[in-house]
Amino acid sequence: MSYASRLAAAVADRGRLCVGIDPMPSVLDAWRLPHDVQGLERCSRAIVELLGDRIAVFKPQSAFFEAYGSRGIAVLEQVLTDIREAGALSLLDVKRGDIGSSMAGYADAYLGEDAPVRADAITLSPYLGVGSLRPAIDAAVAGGQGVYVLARTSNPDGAGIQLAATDRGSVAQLVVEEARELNVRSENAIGLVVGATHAEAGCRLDDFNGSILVPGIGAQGGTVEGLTSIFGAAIGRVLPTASREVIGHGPLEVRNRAQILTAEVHKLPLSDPNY
Ligand SMILES: O=C(O)c1cc(=O)[nH]c(=O)n1[C@@H]1O[C@H](COP(=O)(O)O)[C@@H](O)[C@H]1O
Repeated sequence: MSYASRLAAAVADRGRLCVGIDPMPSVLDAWRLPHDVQGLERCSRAIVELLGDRIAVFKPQSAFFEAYGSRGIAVLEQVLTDIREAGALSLLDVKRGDIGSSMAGYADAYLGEDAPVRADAITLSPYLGVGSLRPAIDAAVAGGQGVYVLARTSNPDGAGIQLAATDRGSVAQLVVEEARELNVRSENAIGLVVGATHAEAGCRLDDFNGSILVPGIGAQGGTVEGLTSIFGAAIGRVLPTASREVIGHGPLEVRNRAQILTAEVHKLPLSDPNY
């Protein structure tokens, strides 16, 4: 089954919210856990335990696992297994991007059938050219997995590059166009990342044909309510994601915060039934 179909089924069943697993030091503090591998493991596995039956997509942030070396990666492997066993989808936030041969290596690492750190989808950076991501896109299509390509990121520093003008529109717009064209032959396995923190998306998304991951809600100032005006006709394709807003207030708050956000997302005019 294609990633687009798997995502559609998951959100139809559980709602359209992606919860980020970012076990950073401030989150471990809120959970009263030590800044070590045991703290990392208890926090990240508990998030899946608390929400695994009700959230469609979990997005572990690789950085916070890599920080602990091979033992941190072992925890990430376990968390990805937990997510799979809970019946949810995993979107590993690794933001990779390299020349073709190295990209093929990353594709094997995160999307390969026998990869220990295998995820249902990964985030990719397109600044070596959207075409350079091809090995990961091909691997994703073959495995029923997806990729999310950075188009207009949520951070203020992104504007300088992403909104730079070219003769075909902004750089972000070029990423959108190339992803859309590649999607036609790729079962819509290619998604985009567009932040919730700007007054406008910074690129036209009306005829984009994949999923749109939307970070920046909560801790970075974006709101679910604000998505309608940012995304316009593309609202049916958004997959809002939040991490600290859900997991940053300790374990007792996790279910409650996730429920509030899920209910808010449910109120969006989600016309497109595909995502
Ligand atoms: O690819 C991402 O997920 C991402 C893209 C982006 O433009 N902005 C952004 O914040 N993210 C990630 O989304 C998460 C945001 O976490 P919170 O701000 O706590 O919800 C972090 O893991 C970021 O790395």
